[in-house]
Amino acid sequence: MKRSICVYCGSSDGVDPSFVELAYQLGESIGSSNCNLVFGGGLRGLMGAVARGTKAAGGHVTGIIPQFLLDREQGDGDTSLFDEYHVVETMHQRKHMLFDKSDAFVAMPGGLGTLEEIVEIMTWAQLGRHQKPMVFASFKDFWKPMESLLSHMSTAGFIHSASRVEPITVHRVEDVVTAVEAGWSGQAPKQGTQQQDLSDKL
Ligand SMILES: Nc1ncnc2c1ncn2[C@@H]1O[C@H](COP(=O)(O)O)[C@@H](O)[C@H]1O
Repeated sequence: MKRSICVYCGSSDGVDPSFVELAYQLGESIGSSNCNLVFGGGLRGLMGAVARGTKAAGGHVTGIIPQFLLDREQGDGDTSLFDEYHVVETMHQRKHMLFDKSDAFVAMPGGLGTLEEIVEIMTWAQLGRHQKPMVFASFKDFWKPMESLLSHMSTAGFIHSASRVEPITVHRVEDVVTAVEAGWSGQAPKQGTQQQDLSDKL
């Protein structure tokens, strides 16, 4: 059975157009790999670009979006690119479904929503609730401040179970899927393949 990669990324384009292109390329790379894409179902910004890239490369796209965000994040975008599509009630349902349907998490450049989503996944790892690979796609060093912050918190002794919270950072789009697969095969430190349904545990 194919495994699924959840991509968190901006619902906006950002000011640097290369991020939209990189998002599309990441989608292509997922679509042409042996993996499915799971994402937040928005069709604007980098989110839409990842989904279109995955679909263009023949991949399987699952979108999960709360009803109240349909207008804001999909607009009149083409929902026919979804192979699997869920409209849920709340953000919490979306986040849990994204988690349950995914075997790894990738954070591309994005804003507060992206940040919140990947940090929550890291906190769940810290609490031992999953061992799914977590990858920062730090294109153009986008996530460098995050690396510094994590390092600062760790040095200050505030990251407990640090060994569980070791996201993999890559800088090139062609390295993202490879890093995820390395995590699955145990080649990346402290990453594994165990899956858990967290719905009743958090
Ligand atoms: N608090 C949030 N929790 C989870 N997801 C969120 C939250 N706020 C926004 N989001 C979603 O994240 C993506 C990307 O948002 P950006 O702010 O553009 O990075 C988007 O689908 C938001 O609905």
